[in-house]
Amino acid sequence: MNQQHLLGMTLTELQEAVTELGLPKYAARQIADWVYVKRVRSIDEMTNISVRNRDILKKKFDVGRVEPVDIKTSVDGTQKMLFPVKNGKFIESVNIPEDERLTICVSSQVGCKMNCSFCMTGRMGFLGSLSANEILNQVYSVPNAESITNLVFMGMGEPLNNYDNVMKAIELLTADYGLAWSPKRITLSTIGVIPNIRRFLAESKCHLAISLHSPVSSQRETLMPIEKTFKAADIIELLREHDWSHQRRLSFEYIMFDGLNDSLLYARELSRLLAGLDCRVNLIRFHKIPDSDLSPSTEETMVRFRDFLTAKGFTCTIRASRGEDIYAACGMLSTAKI
Ligand SMILES: C[S@@+](CC[C@H](N)C(=O)[O-])C[C@H]1O[C@@H](n2cnc3c(N)ncnc32)[C@H](O)[C@@H]1O
Ligand code: SF4
Repeated sequence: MNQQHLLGMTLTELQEAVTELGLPKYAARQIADWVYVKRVRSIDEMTNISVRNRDILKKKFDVGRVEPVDIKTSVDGTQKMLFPVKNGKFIESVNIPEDERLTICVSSQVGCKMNCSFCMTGRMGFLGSLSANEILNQVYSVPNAESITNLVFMGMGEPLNNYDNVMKAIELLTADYGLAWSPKRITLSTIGVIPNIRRFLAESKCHLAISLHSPVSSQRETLMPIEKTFKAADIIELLREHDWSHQRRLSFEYIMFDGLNDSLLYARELSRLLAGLDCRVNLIRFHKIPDSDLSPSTEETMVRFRDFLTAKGFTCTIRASRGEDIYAACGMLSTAKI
């Protein structure tokens, strides 16, 4: 029997479902409370719903929680989880503990069609988009799920190529009947799908990170084929039109490749491109992937690049690499066995 999953349904969808089953309308809020707030794994645990109504519910629905089938722990405490999803596929999520924070890095797709030359997930090709249930299950079923403080859409896939399901997951994380998180706990990272950036800015209040990686269009195109369709210059023009007050954060991700985009000429070009924008720049160490000519910049080069941008008035940080020993670092997720 193909049960539908309650985890991943909005309150409106739950209301429609209970009405269709002939249950009282208030049951929708009760179910949301059990699934999202009390975090139950089975309908039988919903004890304020009558046994008869639970049986009716069970004919069509289950909670839809799936446990990870593998968990790897890095020497630095980072954990990588392998989750089964539909059609026999797998995805990975990463838990990153840091001081008082526990950040979860979630996947939005199985593989990715964007084919960035430096990314392991891109190498897999596109194998499917995750449902809201599969996105949210990562948040609920990782170890220490109740201690998660922040969420980043920086796992496998391009979240703005799975817009509706990602936005539904965000609704459930932030709604009063869901986890009631502040949207400021969520950051979506994108390669820059312009029409959906526009929608995301209008329809959410979450932070936004743009994967830039080069200020020079011809070079960005060799690293990220998307530049042919959505140019960095056009993304930035769109971002300039947005009102970034209200503590919404805009950041740019910049992977530093040895001898490619890491000289001060690039730093100067980058500072010109972003001039006047209220944003942060995160410099990312390149995590080497197999069969790639690209190499990471030296620490010294990264520090020089950072100091140049800082002197130009940007908030610029070198992002610490986490979980590299278990292939859990940025861009290393591929579900390959290690
Ligand atoms: C895997 S992507 C997922 C989100 C979205 N698709 C994007 O590109 O922004 C998350 C971040 O990892 C970066 N990344 C990809 N491959 C990497 C690698 N080999 N080393 C370091 N960062 C990498 C991406 O550029 C991006 O900033
Ligand atoms: S970096 Fe992001 S957009 Fe590019 S292939 Fe990897 S997951 Fe896809």
